[in-house]
Amino acid sequence: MLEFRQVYKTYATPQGPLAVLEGVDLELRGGESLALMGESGSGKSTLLHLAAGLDLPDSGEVLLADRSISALDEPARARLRRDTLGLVFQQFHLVPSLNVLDNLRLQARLAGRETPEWSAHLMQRLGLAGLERRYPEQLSGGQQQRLAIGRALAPRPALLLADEPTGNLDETTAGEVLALLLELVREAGSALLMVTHSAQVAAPLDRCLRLTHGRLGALTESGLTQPEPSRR
Ligand SMILES: Nc1ncnc2c1ncn2[C@@H]1O[C@H](COP(=O)(O)OP(=O)(O)OP(=O)(O)O)[C@@H](O)[C@H]1O
Repeated sequence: MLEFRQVYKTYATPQGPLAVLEGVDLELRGGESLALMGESGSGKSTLLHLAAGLDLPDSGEVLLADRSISALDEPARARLRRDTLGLVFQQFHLVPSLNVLDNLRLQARLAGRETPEWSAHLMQRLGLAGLERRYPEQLSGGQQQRLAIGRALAPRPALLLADEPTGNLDETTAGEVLALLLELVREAGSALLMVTHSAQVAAPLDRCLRLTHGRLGALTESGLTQPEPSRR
């Protein structure tokens, strides 16, 4: 579903080159869920951007749905994103001029994969039924994030990428939204790669990896990381 093979990424900064990813290997299979943890600035968002084909590695390979993103031009990467991915960020990025229902349907329509029954089910499960004609600004933060999750899952993407999806919400709301997200990801049959700072948020996912010094390692009970054992 998603594979990183010896991925390196360095940014040019006024202070000189900043090596962020230094040989990242990762394999995420269909339907699997993975939490990505790491200190602030360790490169989690960079990794997620590469996974989405929003940026390209300096060397190494990122394969999304068995296709190397570096081998595609930007329009082809955009099509691959549309056909494969759902994205949920800390900021909700809803379309202010579209009502709730049209926001929810947006991705699925663009991907040509709208299923009215699944959309209605999502509206119901996300507690948005009855709010179809409201606009995003007329929703609470928790409702807006639930809508953003519904929009990402409406096309039943093969992979959902989520960057701190509950980071903007209070603790109770965050817990509820996370539980819903995990249930609906399972129902949609999507794989999940989720960046989080919280071990509690990471706990229910299948695996948790930590990004340290540009490399990915498995989390041990001592909180230290060790290289992930080969899965082949
Ligand atoms: N476009 C860019 N140009 C230069 N430096 C960048 C760029 N994007 C990110 N960085 C730097 O790369 C490092 C990794 O950033 P990244 O956003 O991936 O970290 P993160 O682990 O997601 O951090 P956080 O948890 O704070 O969101 C940081 O030091 C950041 O300042």
